[in-house]
Amino acid sequence: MGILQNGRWVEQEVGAASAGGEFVREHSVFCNWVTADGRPGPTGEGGFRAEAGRYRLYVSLACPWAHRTLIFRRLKGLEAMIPISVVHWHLGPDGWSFEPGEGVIPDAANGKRLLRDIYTLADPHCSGKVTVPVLWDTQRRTIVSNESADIIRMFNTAFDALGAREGDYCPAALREEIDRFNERIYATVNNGVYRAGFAGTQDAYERAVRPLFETLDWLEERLRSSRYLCGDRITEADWRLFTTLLRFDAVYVGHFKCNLRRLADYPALWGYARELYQWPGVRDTVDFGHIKRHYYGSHRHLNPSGIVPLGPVLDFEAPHGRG
Ligand SMILES: N[C@@H](CCC(=O)N[C@@H](CS)C(=O)NCC(=O)O)C(=O)O
Repeated sequence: MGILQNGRWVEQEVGAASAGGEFVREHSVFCNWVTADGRPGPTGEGGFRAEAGRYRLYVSLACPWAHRTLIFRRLKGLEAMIPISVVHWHLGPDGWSFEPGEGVIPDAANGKRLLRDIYTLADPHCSGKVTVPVLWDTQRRTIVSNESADIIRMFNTAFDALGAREGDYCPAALREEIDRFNERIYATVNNGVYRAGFAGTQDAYERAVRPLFETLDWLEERLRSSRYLCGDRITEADWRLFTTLLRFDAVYVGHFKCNLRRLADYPALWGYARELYQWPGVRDTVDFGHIKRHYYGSHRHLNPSGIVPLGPVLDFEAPHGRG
């Protein structure tokens, strides 16, 4: 993989740790919002009104950040309004591509071979990482946003007047509580597994793994007495946690060395993860083939042979026993 510098592609190792052995995630570059009436959102500029068929979502089925956006697209019934492209699972020297492969959906909007071509189409002098997800505006021919946290909030409400499915996963009354969960879960779980996996020193690794499991222990406690994170109503905070839990035993325990405990060792968290997996429509957004082949095959500094383990055997369809 690599990075764009003033529109030029510079190769770089995947997950390269910066000074001190610590993996530091970069900020997203495009930060506009699709809104119901086209007025500006919390960041960026206006002019991105919600319209059926106007936007295209680029995702990787492997990526937990992109996965959130796919789940929200599905929960809100936006499939017909917002078509998708799916990149190949392998993140190689050219970054994400649309090389043919099982489950890959080519770039029908721009006919590009590489995701970075979409970034330079939006901004020929673009600098930064070329990440998924990307929300593309076919009208203005630019990227609205490449920040999953923002994209799911757009999907949550912006298309409601156009016939999106009912459901508010971030109600105003719970916003503060959701944000508090998100903050801790982002730092120690969603990004914590990457900080562990891409750590360049023993110390950086331990500084990621300990808080990760402290948070999982805390969540286990919470979910023993509460159906969802914020009580009896499922919210954005649950869906943001889910995409990391889903990948935990299949990838993060082995490949990223997050192995103090498995998800399967946490009865409440494991039942909760199965419940969310079995939520109407959600299992259709899950592709363990892409997930396992991406991580084990793309991070050759962590797994030089590229061999993808056959296990563990996981049954997300087993009754969850919650409720
Ligand atoms: N802040 C971004 C992060 C997205 C992200 O890091 N995606 C990874 C895949 S899991 C990616 O595309 N990485 C490519 C790269 O680092 O070059 C978001 O949540 O949308």
